[in-house]
Amino acid sequence: MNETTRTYDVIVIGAGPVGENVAERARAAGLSTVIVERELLGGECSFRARDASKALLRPVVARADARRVPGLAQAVAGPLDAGAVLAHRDKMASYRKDEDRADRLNSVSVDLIRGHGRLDGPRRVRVETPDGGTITLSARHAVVVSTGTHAAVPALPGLDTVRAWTSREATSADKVPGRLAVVGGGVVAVEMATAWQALGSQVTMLVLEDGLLQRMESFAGRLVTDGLREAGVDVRFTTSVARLARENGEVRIALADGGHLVADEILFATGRAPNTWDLGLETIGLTPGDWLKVDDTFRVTGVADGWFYAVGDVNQRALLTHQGTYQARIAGAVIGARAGGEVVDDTLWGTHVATADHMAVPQVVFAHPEVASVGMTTHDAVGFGHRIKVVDYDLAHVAGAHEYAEEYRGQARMLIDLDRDTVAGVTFAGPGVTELLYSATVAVAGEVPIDRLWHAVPAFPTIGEIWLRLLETHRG
Ligand SMILES: Cc1cc2nc3c(=O)[nH]c(=O)nc-3n(C[C@H](O)[C@H](O)[C@H](O)COP(=O)(O)OP(=O)(O)OC[C@H]3O[C@@H](n4cnc5c(N)ncnc54)[C@H](O)[C@@H]3O)c2cc1C
Ligand SMILES: NC(=O)c1ccc[n+]([C@@H]2O[C@H](COP(=O)([O-])OP(=O)(O)OC[C@H]3O[C@@H](n4cnc5c(N)ncnc54)[C@H](O)[C@@H]3O)[C@@H](O)[C@H]2O)c1
Repeated sequence: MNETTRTYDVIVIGAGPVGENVAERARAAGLSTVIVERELLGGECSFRARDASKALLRPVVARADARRVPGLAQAVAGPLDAGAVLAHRDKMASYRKDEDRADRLNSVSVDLIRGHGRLDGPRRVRVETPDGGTITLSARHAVVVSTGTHAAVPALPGLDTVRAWTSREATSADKVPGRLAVVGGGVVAVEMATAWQALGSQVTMLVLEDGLLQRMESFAGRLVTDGLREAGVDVRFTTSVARLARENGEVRIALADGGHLVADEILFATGRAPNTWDLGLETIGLTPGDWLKVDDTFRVTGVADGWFYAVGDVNQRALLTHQGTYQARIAGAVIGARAGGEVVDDTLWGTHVATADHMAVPQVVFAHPEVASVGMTTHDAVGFGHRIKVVDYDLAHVAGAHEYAEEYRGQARMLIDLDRDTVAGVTFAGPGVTELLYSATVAVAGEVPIDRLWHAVPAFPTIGEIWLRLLETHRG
């Protein structure tokens, strides 16, 4: 067994989109940087999560939209070409290849070590390489963990017999199951139910709660439920799985209420757990398996001397690629500033703090209808005790929506912070709303005064005219 030791300014463990970004930013700040990856550069996101799922969903959503356009509907009345969609998915998810990403890291002089990284006391990381070797790394300034998450599946009797799908199989399967049971009512469950039903499966959703997308405004879940049911999905609420078994190739699902369901595959979309079990956290006084809690500059709390950072999904702030890469930009800059002895700007919305994580996290659910939200929901506002005014508007009454599709259904909600006279949160649910989200994000993150928003004129006839309608409703 060969063993070598190398010293860098910054060591990054995990080369998903977030790790890649933080490594590039640290390098751009003039720090020698190495990144450690045990699977593929690009992480879960690029191969088995965002890119693959969005490639499956794009044809589904486009067809559903087209079916509401007179003159076009007839042309898209038939089924999707599932084989072509899966092939498109493979192409978009650059299936199981990451050479381009390795070249990119090389081009910006970030060193790459392939293997499993583990902490080995403060500022040290040991990497087990695929050839059985060990490389010991030592960091002058920072170790950054960006190891992401894996699917959390409940330990149910019989689980080990059924070869259950998680998000990985749901985004990479190359055959369409005849019957697919989906457990969960969050974003993964909704998006994958949308995709596989359209690809030809009969999907049944088994949802613990009494609605979908419980972290969003409740109208979003209701509209998405209607959309799924119209597409043929059997959506069942307040239902849970008690036992599982695979018999004669079929998955037999015993429900807690005594009912039964038979499916060809079962997908657990029941949340995520951090990739921290086998990370050597115990060597620095932390608990393996825990989420890594951080301050607003991404230093992990409870670790002395401020050398240990966590960015992306693993810190549980917002399990979204764009928010993780935002964190990475900030973490790279703050590590650079600290290493260079510069002043750290950690005031609200300062260069070195991720204020948007608290106030303006944008998220899109790619279903039919789509949901796009940023900032607070009504539920958050009540919880935080803010003085908020809720302004609702029926998107179907907006001229642009009327043009977009026949029998358009959708809703928008704007929350106004009455103390500051700014927008605290926005949710849109309806076909074609995703591209409105950046305008809402600018309004929330920019804390644009309502009086000034009044001068931001939406083009006619676009769905963006919803802004004017919301403001008019607010002003009475
Ligand atoms: C089905 C699905 C769809 C999604 N769709 C969207 C979407 O549309 N939009 C969106 O914004 N977000 C989406 N997400 C969330 C998004 O995928 C994550 O937010 C994103 O992947 C987080 O990036 P990350 O770099 O933190 O972690 P990851 O992408 O999980 O990358 C972590 C990397 O670390 C590596 N690693 C772990 N442990 C070690 C170790 N000890 N040593 C070396 N390497 C290690 C892993 O191999 C992996 O490559 C989706 C998630 C799922 C599951
Ligand atoms: N379009 C996007 O931006 C997108 C798409 C997919 C995933 N994501 C990210 O991935 C993260 C994970 O998504 P997710 O849908 O897996 O998690 P989630 O936390 O959003 O939803 C989990 C669902 O599983 C249910 N559940 C949990 N334990 C259960 C159990 N034992 N039995 C039955 N049901 C159970 C919950 O009640 C909930 O309905 C999200 O936080 C999201 O940020 C984003």
